[in-house]
Amino acid sequence: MPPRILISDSLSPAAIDIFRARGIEADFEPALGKDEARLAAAIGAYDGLAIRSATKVTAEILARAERLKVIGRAGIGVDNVDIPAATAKGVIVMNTPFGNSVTTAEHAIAMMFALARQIPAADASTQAGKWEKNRFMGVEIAGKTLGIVGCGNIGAIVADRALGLKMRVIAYDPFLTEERAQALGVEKVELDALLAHADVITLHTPMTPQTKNILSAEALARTRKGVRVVNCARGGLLDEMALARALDDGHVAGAALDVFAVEPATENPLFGRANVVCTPHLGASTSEAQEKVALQVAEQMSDYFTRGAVANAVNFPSITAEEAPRLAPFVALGEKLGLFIGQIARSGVQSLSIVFEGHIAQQKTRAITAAALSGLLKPILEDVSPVSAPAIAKERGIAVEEITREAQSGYESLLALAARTAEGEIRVAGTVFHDGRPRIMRIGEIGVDAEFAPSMIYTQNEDRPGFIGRFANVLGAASVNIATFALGRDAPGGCAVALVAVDGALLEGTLDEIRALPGVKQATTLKF
Ligand SMILES: NC(=O)C1=CN([C@@H]2O[C@H](COP(=O)(O)OP(=O)(O)OC[C@H]3O[C@@H](n4cnc5c(N)ncnc54)[C@H](O)[C@@H]3O)[C@@H](O)[C@H]2O)C=CC1
Ligand SMILES: O=C(O)C(=O)COP(=O)(O)O
Repeated sequence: MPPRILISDSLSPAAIDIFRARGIEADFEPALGKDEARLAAAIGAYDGLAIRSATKVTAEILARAERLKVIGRAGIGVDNVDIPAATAKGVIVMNTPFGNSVTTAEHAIAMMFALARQIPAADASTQAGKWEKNRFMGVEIAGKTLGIVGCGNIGAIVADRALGLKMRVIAYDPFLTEERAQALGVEKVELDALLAHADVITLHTPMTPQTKNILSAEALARTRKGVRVVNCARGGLLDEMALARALDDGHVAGAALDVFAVEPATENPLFGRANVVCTPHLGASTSEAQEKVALQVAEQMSDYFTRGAVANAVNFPSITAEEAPRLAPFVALGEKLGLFIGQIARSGVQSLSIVFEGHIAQQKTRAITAAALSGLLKPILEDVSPVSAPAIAKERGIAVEEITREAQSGYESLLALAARTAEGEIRVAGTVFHDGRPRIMRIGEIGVDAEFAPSMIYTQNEDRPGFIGRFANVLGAASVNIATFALGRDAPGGCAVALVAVDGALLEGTLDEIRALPGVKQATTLKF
C-alpha cells in the first residue's frame, strides 16, 4: 500500500504534484488544520502530515495518529508541534530551514519602514481624502541602530539588508560566535546593551522556554525612549500587555507585529493604535517562499518514504538518500543486537556501550545507536522506535556510550554492544556481509556465526558430549522443526552457546525441558 499523506494547511499545489509523482497518495484538506476535532478524526489514516503554522499537532492529535511516521513543516517554526509527544510516539518531525528566510527577513525590513514612515496610517488617511501631510512626520533609517535579537538565518539576512541601509547593527544571540558576528558586520552585545542602545529592536529567535517573553515588561523598561519594535518571529516572544502600555505612555514610538500570542489574532491588546502596524502572520507569504517550502517539504517527506532518507529532522539524525541504503543493514543489525540483549537480560539495563569498528565507524552512527536502543527496549515497551528510544533511554537513566575505532577483528565492519545490568555484563557483536544480511558473530567471548530468524532458541551450556543430540530430541518430540543450528564455545569442555532457528513458536513446556537438560545454564526463546 503506498504511503498516505495529509496536507492540512494551505501549501502550494507543487507539493501535491511531487507526492503523486513519487507514488505517494496525498490528500489536500487545508481546512483540517484549523479544526482540531476533524483533524483528530482523520489523522489515524495517514503515514505523513504536511503542515504550516495553522495546524496544531498536539499530544491529543498524536495519540490518534496510529500510522503516522513523519510530520513535515513547510516552513521553519515547529512550535505548533508537540515535539516531545511526537518523539515519544516515534514520529519524525522535519522542517525546511531556509526556504522562507529571505522572504521573512524582507517582511521585517518592510515592517521597519512601515513604522518609520507610518505608511499604513498615512495610506488610510490619504485614501480617506484627508491629505494630512503634517501629521505623518517620519524618521530616517540610515544611521540608526538596529538591535537584532536572535541572529540565525533570518536575523543574519536582516542584518545584511540593514547594513545596506546604512544602519549600525548590534545583535544579541548567545550562540553567535565573534567570528560569525564579524563576518556579518554586526556587533555582538548582551541583551541589556541591545535594549539600551537600539533605535529599532527586531526579534528573530525561535520560541523556546528561554526566549518566551524575552521582551518582557522589565526588558521594555530598559529600552531607549522612542524605540520601535518589530516582531516577525513568534507572538509569545514579547509581553503584549506591557508593549501596549509602553506605546500608550509614549516610551515605545511604534510596534510592527506579524505574529501574536494567540493566532489567528482576531482580538489583541495591541490593536487599534495608530502607531501599531499588524499583518496576519505573513512573514513567509510570498509566492517564491511558498513554492520553495512546499517543494522542499514534499521532497523531504517523499525521500523519507521512498528512500529512507531523513533531512532537517528536529528529533532524528540526518541520513541522506545515498547513505540510507548503506546504513539500512547496519540499522537492522543494531536493532537486532539490541533485541538480543533486551530478550536475554534478566534485569534492567543500566548502560549500553556500542563499539563501531571499521567502515561502519565512518557512517552515521547515531541512527544505528538509536536502532540498538529501540531493540533493547522493545521487549519491555511495545511501541518504542528508533525515534523515541534515545529519549526513553535518557528518561530511564540508561547511559549510552558510542566508541568508533579502526577494524581490529578481521571484519570490514563490526558492531559490538555491551550492556551492564545488575546481574553482570551482556556482550554481543555482529556484522553485515556482502549479502546485506545482518549476522551475529560473537556472544560474550564466544564466536558464532548465525543469521537472525523470526523464531530462535538461545542456550548456554557446559560443553559436554551428547548435549546436541538431547537438545534435538526435545525439539523433535515437540514437533519443532530446526531451520538452522549455530554453535560456539570458548574452549573444549568450557562454556558453549547455541543459536537455533526453528519454524514456528516454541511452547513454554518445551523450553522448560531444554532448561532441564544436563549442563544447560540458560535457555531463552528469541524473536527477531
Ligand atoms: N513570521 C513568519 O512567518 C516567520 C517566522 N519565523 C520565525 O523566525 C524564527 C527564526 O528563524 P530562523 O532565523 O530561520 O531560525 P534560526 O534557528 O536560524 O535562528 C534563530 C537564532 O536564535 C538564536 N537564539 C536561540 N535562543 C536564543 C536566546 N535565548 N536568545 C537570543 N537568541 C537566541 C539562535 O542561536 C539562532 O541563531 C523561527 O523560529 C520562526 O519562529 C520563521 C519564518 C517565517
Ligand atoms: O516558517 C515559519 O516559522 C512561519 O512562521 C511561517 O508560517 P506559515 O507557514 O506562513 O504559517
